[in-house]
Amino acid sequence: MYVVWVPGSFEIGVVAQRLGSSGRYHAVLCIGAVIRGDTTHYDAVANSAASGVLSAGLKSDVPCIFGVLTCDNMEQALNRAGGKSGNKGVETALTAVKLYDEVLQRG
Ligand SMILES: Nc1c(NC[C@H](O)[C@H](O)[C@H](O)CO)[nH]c(=O)[nH]c1=O
Ligand SMILES: CC(=O)[C@@H](O)COP(=O)(O)O
Repeated sequence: MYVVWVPGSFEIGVVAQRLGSSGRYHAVLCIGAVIRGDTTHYDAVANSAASGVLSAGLKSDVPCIFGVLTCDNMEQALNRAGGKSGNKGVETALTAVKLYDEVLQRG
């Protein structure tokens, strides 16, 4: 597994598309957390992250899995990052494996 860090969730899509298009990976796991602040900036970042990841998958033809948490506060995010609401990062990895095994490998 190859790990690439980006400055924020807004930048995930462009990097995911680059990685997917490289032909070196079976899937790109897009993991992040967008936490609501005081302004509407949250909505822009969360929506852009989602559409960026979708677009990266469609353009690169490599599964780009949406593992970006969109939360009202840190507590919600921590609960979903291995806390009492599970681990969405692990779910993202399992989704990639499932997609590859059950759909893509069979053509
Ligand atoms: N507020 C959060 C951000 N903000 C940063 C943006 O994603 C982006 O890097 C910046 O606007 C420059 O384009 N990023 C997160 O991942 N999570 C947040 O809660
Ligand atoms: C600029 C950001 O990424 C984010 O922290 C915005 O927070 P706020 O809505 O409180 O300005």
